[in-house]
Amino acid sequence: MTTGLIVAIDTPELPQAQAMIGRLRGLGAMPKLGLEFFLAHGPAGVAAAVQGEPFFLDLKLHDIPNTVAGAVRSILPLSPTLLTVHAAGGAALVAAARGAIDSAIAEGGLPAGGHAWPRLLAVTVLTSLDGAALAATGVADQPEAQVRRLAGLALGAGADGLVCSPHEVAMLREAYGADPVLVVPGIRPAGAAPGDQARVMTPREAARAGASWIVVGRPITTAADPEAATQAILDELAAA
Ligand SMILES: O=C(O)c1cc(=O)[nH]c(=O)n1[C@@H]1O[C@H](COP(=O)(O)O)[C@@H](O)[C@H]1O
Repeated sequence: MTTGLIVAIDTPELPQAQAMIGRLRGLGAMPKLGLEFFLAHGPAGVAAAVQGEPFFLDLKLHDIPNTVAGAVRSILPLSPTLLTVHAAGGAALVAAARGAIDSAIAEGGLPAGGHAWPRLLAVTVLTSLDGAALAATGVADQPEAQVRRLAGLALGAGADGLVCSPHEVAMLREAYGADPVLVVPGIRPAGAAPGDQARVMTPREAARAGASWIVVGRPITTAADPEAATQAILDELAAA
């Protein structure tokens, strides 16, 4: 399995996002836009930033099923390649998101621009949480056990894949095989500062564990030379 690179473009600035996306695409990395950018610029800003090319829209929807279904319907015209909901919101939330995508497929054929329909990802346990932080939310299990539980729930409700830390990838591949799309943040090249990430590994380790995609933000976007940092990670993935 080859592991792809997603770069988290976490900025509220449109020109900065456009410039960074332009610089990284040529190297073969897929951009991710999240709440910081979306809340500043909305759908029109997303469309302006991605210019019709594949991208990951990471809004981590977490609400009652009816509201999540409506939010997914509002997102679909942007044709993201990947989108996220929180598995912790329950099976009905994930099923509502699945239903919104499936209804759109049934009603309308493929979206404009030759894009595939988005793959629905369920976020399991945020990579910023360690066992103690998870326990403080009332979940006594260690992150791995909670990821396993939420993975079963989300895949059973129709998710195409999961967002998890690199520490759970091998366990999920063993449990669910090659099919689920496993998108893995919490990635730090050797020697890079973890920042607010708690469950981290290197690109090579995540690729060897079986990640479909790794997500890297600050180690690339704050590097003196983002292209060189991107290329170094792509080389590490290719050699993994
Ligand atoms: O869904 C995500 O992408 C995500 C889930 C998660 O558990 N942890 C996590 O860090 N992310 C995202 O991955 C990116 C990681 O950025 P860096 O920590 O700068 O590499 C951020 O955009 C986060 O929003």
